[in-house]
Amino acid sequence: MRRSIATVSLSGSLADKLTAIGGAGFDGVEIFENDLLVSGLSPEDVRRRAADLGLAIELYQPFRDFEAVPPDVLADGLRRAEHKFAVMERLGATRMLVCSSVSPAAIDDDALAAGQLRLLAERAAEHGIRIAYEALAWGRHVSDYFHAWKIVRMADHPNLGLCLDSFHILARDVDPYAIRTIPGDKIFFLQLADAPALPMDVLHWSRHYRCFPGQGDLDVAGLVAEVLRTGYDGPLSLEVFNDIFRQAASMRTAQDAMRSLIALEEQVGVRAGASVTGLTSPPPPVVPSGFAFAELAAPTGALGGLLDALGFVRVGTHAGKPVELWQQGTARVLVNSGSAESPDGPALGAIGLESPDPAASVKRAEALLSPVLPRMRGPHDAPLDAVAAPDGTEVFFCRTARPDHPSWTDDFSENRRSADAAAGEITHIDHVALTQPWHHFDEASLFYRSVLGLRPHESLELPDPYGLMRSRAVSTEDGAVRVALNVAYVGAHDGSHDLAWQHVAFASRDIVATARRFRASGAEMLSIPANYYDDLEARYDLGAERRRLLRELNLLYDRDGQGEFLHFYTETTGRVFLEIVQRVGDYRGYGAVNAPVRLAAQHARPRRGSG
Ligand SMILES: O=C(O)c1ccc(O)c(O)c1
Ligand SMILES: [Mg+2]
Repeated sequence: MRRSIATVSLSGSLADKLTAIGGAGFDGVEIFENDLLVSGLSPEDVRRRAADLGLAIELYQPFRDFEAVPPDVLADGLRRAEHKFAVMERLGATRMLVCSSVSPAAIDDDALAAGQLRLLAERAAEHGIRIAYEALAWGRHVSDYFHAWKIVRMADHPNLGLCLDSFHILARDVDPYAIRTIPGDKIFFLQLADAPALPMDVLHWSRHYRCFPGQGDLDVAGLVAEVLRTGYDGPLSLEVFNDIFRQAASMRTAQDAMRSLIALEEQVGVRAGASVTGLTSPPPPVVPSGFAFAELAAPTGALGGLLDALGFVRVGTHAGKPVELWQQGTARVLVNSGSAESPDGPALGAIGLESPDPAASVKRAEALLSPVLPRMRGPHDAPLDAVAAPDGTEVFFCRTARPDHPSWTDDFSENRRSADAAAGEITHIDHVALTQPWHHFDEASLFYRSVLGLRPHESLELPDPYGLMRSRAVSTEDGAVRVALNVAYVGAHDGSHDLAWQHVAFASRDIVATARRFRASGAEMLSIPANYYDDLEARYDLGAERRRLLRELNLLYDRDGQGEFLHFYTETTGRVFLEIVQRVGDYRGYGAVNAPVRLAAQHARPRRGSG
């Protein structure tokens, strides 16, 4: 399929946008009129640049408020159209988008709309231009594709067809099923956007919150499958209005857009089956089966006390690098004192995921445009297959201590028998939480969904003392790999309240024992205010003894239909803190209800290790 994107989706000048779009490997572009109007480039310049970048100008848009008007208003519409046709001829564009009218002057009369659109199509035909009529979800009289199709059919002109836009259809919950009744050659253009489920006015939702397919909650793949079954052979074109994308670096957004289209085509292939050909099919996702390790960049000794207090054992030292391996159960922590130290102190630099096939995991990531990391290793080291996540976190694909594959652990000389690491209550890494830069949150969620095949959970908004935090978890179906993505809302903090923290959560089979051991060794946990425990009494009837224990050990508590969740936090060192959790029964969450208490307690404490 040809791939295209609207210039409105990216930040910067028209020249910047074209460069980014060409650089990301798109075949075509929709020129948004406003981008041209404010540009110093003439239409001829734009035409030349696009050609140099290998981009076809697929569409010129939008032309507004044309149809179903009184005769004097119609005359003005036709005059405006002639002017646009002239610009399009200079651009070398042959398709113009007309959106359904939002004007109070428009009359609710389909025959009138059809007659006037026919007139417009006749004029367009004289310039070799075709008109793609799009129902805006908030159009005054025409707001769904089937109504637009009725009018296009009535108008019956070869230069008039439809533009379908996934947002306008799916945001209003209009069933895309009936698309199959439209002949493919009457669908002149297909625009694609996803959006997070947000209960708000559809115009506001569309203009500010659209995102790339796979980043939101709409079934864009199902809609595209319907459209391709009609025989539609035009481009798949992304049209995303998003306040954040319009501020982020255009090159990166264009790459993210391309990743979204590759993942989308794959999904459409699955949905449409053999009836549709010409779709990309990247190597299938290799779903990870657990965490192999978390790597913390920290000076030697900075974290030893903390890990020791939790019952971790230093089991090995890397043969060629200043890296210590700490272990308890199958929870492994690498403490790397060799990586360039971050100015903020200790930080989570990498995660290792257990993969059934590390080389295949990398191939998948590469096909979805993730940067593969160079293998900086000695001649005898185990292979390191790793890619960079959007926030720079390195993601390693491992097979730990399996007979069929060299293990990264072989690079560590043994300090202590790893059997010693089985003595404590901690069994494995439960999840990692990664705070994302605000302008890369959607990109990150698409990365974890598409590259690693993780399933997204619902988006949450959590109150922080200085604003709201958005949080979304992604996980494997069985919960063996869980990643919580957090982001501070734009403007939520002024730099002195740095929220760019990461944390690693370990699962304990007996959190009370872990907490007692931690305390006994003189380490300090995050202190939770008494008010929390008073309120907990109101929420749950836990019994006096249990309440006393929670209070004494600074344990937080949550419960869902499937089970219970107990957790506590260490103090923050640099950019990281640790969490200990115990899941009782089949509890699926992350204790999000307790996040406000945790965030407030963290803000109230000075942090160690960051000056
Ligand atoms: O928000 C708008 O006005 C608008 C314009 C053109 C489109 O294709 C669209 O989907 C929305
Ligand atoms: Mg549109």
